[in-house]
Order: sequence, then structure tokens, then C-alpha cells
Amino acid sequence: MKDKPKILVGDKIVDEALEMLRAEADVDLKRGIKQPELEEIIENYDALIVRSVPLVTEEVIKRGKKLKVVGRAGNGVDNIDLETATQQGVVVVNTPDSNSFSAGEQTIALMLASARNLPQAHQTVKEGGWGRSRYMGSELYGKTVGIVGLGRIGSFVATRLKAFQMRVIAYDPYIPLERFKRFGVERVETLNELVRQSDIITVHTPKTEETIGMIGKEQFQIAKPGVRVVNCARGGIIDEGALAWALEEGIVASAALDVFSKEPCTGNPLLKFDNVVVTPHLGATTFEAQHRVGTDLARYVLAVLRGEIVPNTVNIPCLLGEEIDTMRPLLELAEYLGKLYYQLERMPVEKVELCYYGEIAQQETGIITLAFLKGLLSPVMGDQVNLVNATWFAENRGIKVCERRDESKRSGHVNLISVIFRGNGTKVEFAGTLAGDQTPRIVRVNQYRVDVTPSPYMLFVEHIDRPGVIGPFASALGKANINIAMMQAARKVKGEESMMILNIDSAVDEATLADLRKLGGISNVRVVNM
Ligand SMILES: NC(=O)C1=CN([C@@H]2O[C@H](COP(=O)(O)OP(=O)(O)OC[C@H]3O[C@@H](n4cnc5c(N)ncnc54)[C@H](O)[C@@H]3O)[C@@H](O)[C@H]2O)C=CC1
Ligand SMILES: O=C(O)CCC(=O)C(=O)O
Repeated sequence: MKDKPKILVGDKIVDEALEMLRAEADVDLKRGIKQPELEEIIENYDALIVRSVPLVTEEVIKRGKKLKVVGRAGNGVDNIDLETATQQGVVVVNTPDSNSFSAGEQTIALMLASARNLPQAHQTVKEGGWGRSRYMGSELYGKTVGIVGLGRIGSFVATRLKAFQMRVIAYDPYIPLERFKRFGVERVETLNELVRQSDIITVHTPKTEETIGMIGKEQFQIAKPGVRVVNCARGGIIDEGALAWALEEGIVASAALDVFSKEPCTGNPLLKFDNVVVTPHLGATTFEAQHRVGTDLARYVLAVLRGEIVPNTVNIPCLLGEEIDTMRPLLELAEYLGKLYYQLERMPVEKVELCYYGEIAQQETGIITLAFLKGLLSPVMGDQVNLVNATWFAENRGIKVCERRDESKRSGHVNLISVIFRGNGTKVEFAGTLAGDQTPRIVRVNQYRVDVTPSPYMLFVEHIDRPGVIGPFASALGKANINIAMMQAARKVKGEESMMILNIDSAVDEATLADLRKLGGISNVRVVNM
């Protein structure tokens, strides 16, 4: 019996999620695990589950010799070294949709709390005071809110703030105008334009090289006096030093922060300002979000461990849940076409051209190309290659990969994947399609038109097209007790070099192969295992 996979859970996830994991795996829960311990024990685990801590560094991933998947219970993956995970073939999955409502609501809660001085007033009353005049606030009604990043959370915040009758403007150069229209948001062309017009600025981008410090001194210098800022995305998107300066200068009326460049944020200079409202990274901390995050992630991690493709895989092209089912047969076909190459040919590959014809050309083909590369490299690299690192391995082996899409049908097929391999000045071509029942079929092997269903044991035989060749070949297999399930002969020109492809029911041993190769009219016999 196969050993159960081992999963290390490095932070709190809901009990229901733990139960789901325990049904299929051995689970160790080490809430709040520290870096040195993580590095020491990670080699024992197939999967690691984290929240925004601990850091999943290069060291952690490289030491995780068995590690197949890192699950992030939440959205931001800035605590995971994605590059190393990708190189090592470790799948990184997250649950970006599961906590958006909570993070969006926290943003609005923070916005209101800081505009109305709620935490400060609360504290005064608790301490026996009253002091109503000290806590004069501002309405949201009629104000302009500037949203930086109109993704999941930004758009959630936009639609809620419209109900407050605010004017909502947004800056997000990476999304089409249609998305702004859908949420009734005015698009501004530049960040500075957003800053100039906003009474409140709220940031909702990921933390990237481009977004770190994007609201900095330059922006505070052109902002409306009395601007308020909210950061419920990632610490440092609003530059903390520049914010402290703008608070000192009285440019910023208030700031509300759920996230910090260093967390926990003990000792952060922003804490000394009365008009800075803070929470300890609570955006996703609701019962509902944690339930969704935990159970969604448990499902994804277990599926990856079973070898399935899941939505929200961060380091392969993103697929939606329902797309995966449509894609599965195409991925299988592409992998077969890849697997065929090094089993039939010896020429080193310099360039691969994948051409997607027909309906398939309308699909997101990136992942199909990955499946092809996985198939291509696995006969020479074994299990270490997977969808995640296939591109990296191909690049490292100097294989250039090009994709082309053409929506017209080719050779009468509704879908066709054609692959041309180039190297040493020569060219090899395979093509495949899906039959009506969605089973993968190989329909071209170089100049031969065929129609073959890939199977675990196959023989590709080059022979002369003349009587008395195929019969003895089949008899020799029979004598070796190897059953032929299917057989197909293809030729270009009558009487010349031809190809026969056989699906057989068991492996052929070396001695039988040697006998087959000696038969009259046979020029080459190659074994293909799919
Ligand atoms: N405080 C908390 O507990 C939580 C924080 N988050 C954080 O919230 C942020 C937003 O999350 P989602 O909305 O789910 O992400 P998302 O990926 O759906 O949206 C991000 C948007 O930012 C835009 N963007 C990227 N670079 C930009 C730039 N330079 N200028 C303007 N726009 C840019 C993208 O085009 C995209 O539309 C992330 O940083 C995430 O980690 C998410 C959940 C909980
Ligand atoms: O609660 C957490 O783990 C952090 C949530 C978060 O920041 C995220 O999902 O990006």
C-alpha cells in the first residue's frame, strides 16, 4: 500500500480543513513554526500549508526534498520564494477569492474608523472620559475615494463605497476599461492624477517591485491637504517613512493600516501618531473567510498531492475550475505528443513549434504547452519535471519554444495540435487530435498519416512495404506471448519505406526486440511507453 503523504500545517487553519487533510494524509500542526525548525523538519513533508508567515524561503524549498506543494491559506504569496518553488517543481496554490469579502469589509471598517476617530474615542470612554469635541470626524458621503488596483478587493470596495454616495475613481493600468464600467468607477490615467483628486486613497495592489512605495513623498506633496489613506493590502505599498513625514507636516489627516512593512509592527514609528489607526493584519480574520480559505485550500492541496491540476495555482497559467475538465483531454494529448519524441528520435532539440489549429486555438493554450514540455522532458528527466518547472527545464536545456494559433481546421480535424521539432538542421513533426469521445489520437508521425490511440506499450516499426513482412512480425510477437491489441500500417509510396504502429498488451524484452529487428524487411523497431 502506498504511504500516506505528510502535510505540515504551519499556522492555524479551521478544524474542518484539518479533518479533510487527515482523511487522506498524515498531518502535523505546528502553529507559528519558526524558521529554524521549519528548515530542519521540512524534508519529511510532501506539503506545507502557511498563512502570511512563516517565510517559505529558498532554503526551506531546497531542503524540502519531498515537497510537492506549498498551500497559502489566503491570497498574497509574497512570503513564498516563487522562483525557487518553480525551479524545484513545487506547486504553489492559494485561495485568492476566499477572503476578498473580509478584506474588503475590513478596508471600509478602517476607513470609517479613521474618518470618525472610533478607536481613539472608544479608548477615551473606556478610560472614563467623554471629550466629544476632540473627536470631530468627516463623512464619506460626497467625497472622492481613489482606489489603486481594481482587482477582487478593489472592486468590492468600489461597489460598497458607491452606496455611501462617494465619487469612486481608480487607477489600474492592467485591466480593461470594461471592468471600470462594470463597477461604475471612473478610470484615471495616472497614479498622480488619482492622488490629486482623492479625499481618501486606498491601495489594493499586490506587493511588487512596481508597487512598493508607490504612494511616497512625491504623492503626498501633490495630495489634497487633509487626505486620508488606507492600506489593507501589503505593508510598504504606502511608503511608511513618507507617510510619517506627511503626518508630521499635517498633509495627511489620518491613516488606517492593517499591514506593515515588517510584521508584527512593534516599534514602527507610525504607531506614535494619534491619527493612525492600526490593526494586526486582520483583513482575512473572520470566521467566514477562514472557513472558506481553510477548506478550499485543503481541497486544492490534496488534489495536487493526487497529481491533479487545481485552480489558483500561482506558478502555472491560471485555470478556472470548470476549464480544467475541458482541458484535461487536451493536456493528455499534448503530453503524449511530447513523450513520443525522445522515444522515437535521438536528435537534440533546439526549437519546438507548437501550432494549435481549430477550436483549441481559442483556448488558453499556455498550460497545454506546459503539458507538452512535461511529456517531452519526462523520458529523459524522470519525475523531477512537472507542469510547474517544465518551462524552466526546457530553457535550461536550450530548447526554444514557440506557440502559434490558427482557428481554421487543419486536415478536417476540429482540433489539432501539431508539433515541429527542429535541431541539427532537421525537422520532425507529430500531430494529434481528440476523437469524438475526447480520447487523444496521434494522427501524424513525420510524413505518415496515422490514427493511433496512445497506450502504455507501443511499437513503432519502420519496414519495407511488401508482402511477407507484417505476418512474420506479428507471428514473432505471438511466439513471445505478446498480444497485439491494435495494429496499423501507413505508407507514403507503395513498395517503399513504411511505418507500422502496434498497441500491445505487455512489455517486450530485449531478446525479443533483437529478434524482431532481425526479421526480413524490418529496418527499425522502437518501443514507446505512454
Ligand atoms: N489585509 C489582508 O488580510 C489581506 C490583504 N490582501 C491583499 O490585498 C491586495 C489585493 O488583493 P486582490 O484584490 O485579491 O488582488 P487582485 O490580484 O485581484 O487585484 C490586484 C489589482 O492590482 C492591480 N495592479 C497591479 N499592479 C498595479 C500597479 N502598479 N498600479 C495599479 N494597479 C496595479 C492589478 O491589475 C489588479 O487588478 C493584495 O496585496 C493582497 O495580498 C488580500 C487578502 C487579505
Ligand atoms: O490572514 C492571513 O493569513 C493574511 C491574509 C492575507 O493577507 C492575504 O490573504 O493576502
